Amino acid sequence: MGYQHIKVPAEGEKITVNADLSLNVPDRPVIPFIEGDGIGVDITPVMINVVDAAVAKAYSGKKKISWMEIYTGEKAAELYEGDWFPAETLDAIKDYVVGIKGPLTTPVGGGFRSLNVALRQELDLYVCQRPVRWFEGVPSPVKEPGKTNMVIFRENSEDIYAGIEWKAGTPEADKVIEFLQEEMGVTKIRFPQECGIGIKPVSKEGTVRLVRKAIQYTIDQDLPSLTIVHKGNIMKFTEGAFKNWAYELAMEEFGGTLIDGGPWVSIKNPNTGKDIVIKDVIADAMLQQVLLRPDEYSVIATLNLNGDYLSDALAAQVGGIGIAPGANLSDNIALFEATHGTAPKYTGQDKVNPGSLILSAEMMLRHMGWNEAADLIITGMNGAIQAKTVTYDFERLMEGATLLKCSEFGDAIVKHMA
Ligand SMILES: NC(=O)C1=CN([C@@H]2O[C@H](COP(=O)(O)OP(=O)(O)OC[C@H]3O[C@@H](n4cnc5c(N)ncnc54)[C@H](OP(=O)(O)O)[C@@H]3O)[C@@H](O)[C@H]2O)C=CC1
Ligand SMILES: O=C(O)CCC(=O)C(=O)O
Ligand SMILES: [Mg+2]
Repeated sequence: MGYQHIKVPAEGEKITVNADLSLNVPDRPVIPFIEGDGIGVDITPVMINVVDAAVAKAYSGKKKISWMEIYTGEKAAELYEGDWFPAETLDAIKDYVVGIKGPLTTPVGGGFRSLNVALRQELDLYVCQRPVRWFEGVPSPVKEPGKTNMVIFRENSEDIYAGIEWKAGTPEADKVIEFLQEEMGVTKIRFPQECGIGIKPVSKEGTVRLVRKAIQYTIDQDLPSLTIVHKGNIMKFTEGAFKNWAYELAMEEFGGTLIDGGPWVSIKNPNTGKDIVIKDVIADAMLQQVLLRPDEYSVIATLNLNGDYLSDALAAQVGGIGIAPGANLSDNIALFEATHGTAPKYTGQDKVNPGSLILSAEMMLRHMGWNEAADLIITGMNGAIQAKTVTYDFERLMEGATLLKCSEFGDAIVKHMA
C-alpha cells in the first residue's frame, strides 16, 4: 500500500493474524510506532534502543524489529497540514496489527477531543490492560508495596469517557434538557439553565466482551480472583448493569456457582482445577481496599472512567506512573502505550522515566511471543533499579541513589540485561 508520509522500511514483513486469532510473527517484523507529544520525544527513542538491545541479545541477530514511524498529534499536524489524526495512521495500524505509541496531548475544557480515545474508538480497542506490579527497590508511599500485584481490565470503548456531551448554553444542550424534561419526565436537573450535559452509554455487548477477556486472563494466568469494580449503587442501569452482566457471564459461560447464595460467584479453572472467586466492590470503597488490603485483589474488571482513576492510583502505590505500562487491545489489533500522559513541563529535557513505555514494549514482545527478549527487559529494569541508578522520580525518594537522565536510564537497563 502506498502511503503519503509513512515510509515503509525496505526490510521487514507484516505480522499477520490467523483465523484462531494467533499471530504469525516473522523474524523481521515491521512495527509501527507513534513518537507522541510532550515527553514522547524523550521516551520513545529510549524505548526503541532498549527493545533493539534486548532483541539483539536474546536472538543473536536472528530476529530484529523494523520500526516504522506513523503520525498522530502535533507531529501529524505539522506533516499533514493541520490534520492531527491522519487516516493513513489508522490504515497502518490495521495493516500491521501490532504497534506502540507515546502519549498524545488533549486540551482540557475545549479544543479537540482526545486523540488517544479516538484511536481506541476507531480501532475498537475495547480492552485497556494495565498491569500494576512492584519492582524491588522502587520507592513507594506504602509500607509493603510488594503486596500490590494487580491487572486492570478497563473497558475502553464506552462510558462517560466516550465524550458524548454538550456545552452549557448551546442549542444542543438545551434541546437535550428539554427532551429529558418534557418527554422523559425528568425533574432532577437542578439548574437547567446553562447546564452542560453528558451521556454515559454502557451496553451488555460491551460489558460481556471486556469481562470475557478478563476472566480468560484470570484462568490463563492461574490467578485466584477477579473483582468487578463499579458504582452500581448510584448508577444502577449503567454501572449496576455492568456488575450484573459480569456475574451473569461468569455463571452462564464459565459454569459459575453462587457462593453462599450470591452475589459472589465461584468458577473452576479448567486448566488447574482451582477455584476462582468472582466478586464485586463499589468503586469508592475499592480505592481504600487496594491501599489497605492489596493482596486480596488480582484481576480487576471495570468501566472506562473508574479504570482511568484506578490505574494512576495503583501506579502510585508501586512507585508512580513513571513505570506504569499498558495495552489497548481488540481481538486482532494491539496498540501498546504507557499509562501516563505527555508531562509537558519536562518535554525535551531528557529527564523523565522511560520505564512505562519500555514496560509497554515488554508487554508487546510477550504478545509477539518474543518472551526471551521481554525477560531481558525485566532483568535489565530490576538491575538498574537495584543498583539505584534511576531517573528523578525515583531518585528524589531513594536514599543514596544516582540521578540518571532518561536516556542514561535506558543505557542502564541495557547494561543490566546480562
Ligand atoms: N494515553 C495518553 O496519551 C495520555 C495522555 N494524557 C494527556 O497528557 C497531558 C498531560 O496530562 P497530565 O495530567 O499532566 O498527566 P501526565 O501523566 O502527563 O503527568 C502528570 C505527572 O506525572 C508524572 N509523570 C508522568 N509521566 C512521567 C514519567 N514518564 N516519568 C516520571 N514522572 C512522570 C509527573 O509528575 P511530577 O510533576 O511529580 O514530576 C507529571 O507531572 C494532557 O493533555 C492529558 O490529556 C494523559 C494521560 C494519558
Ligand atoms: O486521552 C487523554 O488525554 C487521557 C487518557 C487517559 O488518561 C488514559 O487513558 O489513562
Ligand atoms: Mg489516565
